[in-house]
Amino acid sequence: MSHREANGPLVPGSVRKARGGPGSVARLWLVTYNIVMTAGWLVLAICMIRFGLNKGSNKGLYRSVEKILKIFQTGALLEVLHCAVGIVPSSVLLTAFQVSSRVFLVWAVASSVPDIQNEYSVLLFLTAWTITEIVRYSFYTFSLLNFLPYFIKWARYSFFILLYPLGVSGELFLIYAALPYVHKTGLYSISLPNAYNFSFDYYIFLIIVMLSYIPIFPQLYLHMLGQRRKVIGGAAKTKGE
Ligand SMILES: CCCCCCCCCCCCC/C=C/C(=O)SCCNC(=O)CCNC(=O)[C@H](O)C(C)(C)COP(=O)(O)OP(=O)(O)OC[C@H]1O[C@@H](n2cnc3c(N)ncnc32)[C@H](O)[C@@H]1OP(=O)(O)O
Repeated sequence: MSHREANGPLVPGSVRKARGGPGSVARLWLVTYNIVMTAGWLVLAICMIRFGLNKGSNKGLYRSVEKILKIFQTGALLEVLHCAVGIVPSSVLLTAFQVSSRVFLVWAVASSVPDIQNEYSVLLFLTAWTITEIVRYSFYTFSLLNFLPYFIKWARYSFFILLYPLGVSGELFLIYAALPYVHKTGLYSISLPNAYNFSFDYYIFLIIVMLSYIPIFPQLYLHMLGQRRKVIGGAAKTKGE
């Protein structure tokens, strides 16, 4: 039995078909979506490599890939929708944490605080994200086309062991590096008095976001370890016997 067939229960009223994955319209949409996303992250990888070869430094890297990063990382919000409408069986909550934390990092931290764009942590999370996404979206594409090279499957469920902690470290270092600028400029903060009698401290908010990685990241990592066991580990071998 393939891991796709070994899926959980049907999502009621969804377009997901019993044991066979998504229905044909949803499958067509997902194939298109995953191909576009693979291509986007591949282009980003090529831009990063070319930048490194030409400049030999990470200074200016973020600015040079910012537009394409924003497009394809923001496009990942559709994944939350895919789970919510039931065309993929992933958890809406875990996917929402994963995607929203990265969209937040791109728009509200990296792109909003020019002072930190040349930090090495940018290179760290960009590299981790890019490798992950090329493998992940090509894994989904090949799976949907029922032609999945074993290496892609293995890479999907193995690379994260190292890339997840690396990516998360890069993200946390970057938010930490943004704190002095946010404190100094009052970026996105609202202070009293004002007509709405409402205040918001973005500096404190960033600290709360950093702290929220402590309970949430282990859950994502453990989930991926569980998926690895199911697909290429002990559980998959037992089912195949
Ligand atoms: C203001 C907001 C602040 C919020 C603050 C919150 C704090 C958050 C802390 C955590 C931050 C994390 C930041 C992230 C960093 C990085 O990414 S670093 C780089 C390394 N990253 C990774 O390796 C990512 C690994 N994580 C994931 O892949 C996802 O997040 C996931 C949700 C954990 C994935 O889980 P899941 O979807 O369940 O796994 P899969 O095995 O891939 O899929 C399950 C089934 O669903 C099918 N499917 C999923 N998506 C698609 C798709 N697009 N197309 C087709 N099919 C799809 C998949 O094929 C599986 O189906 P079956 O084979 O039938 O089981």
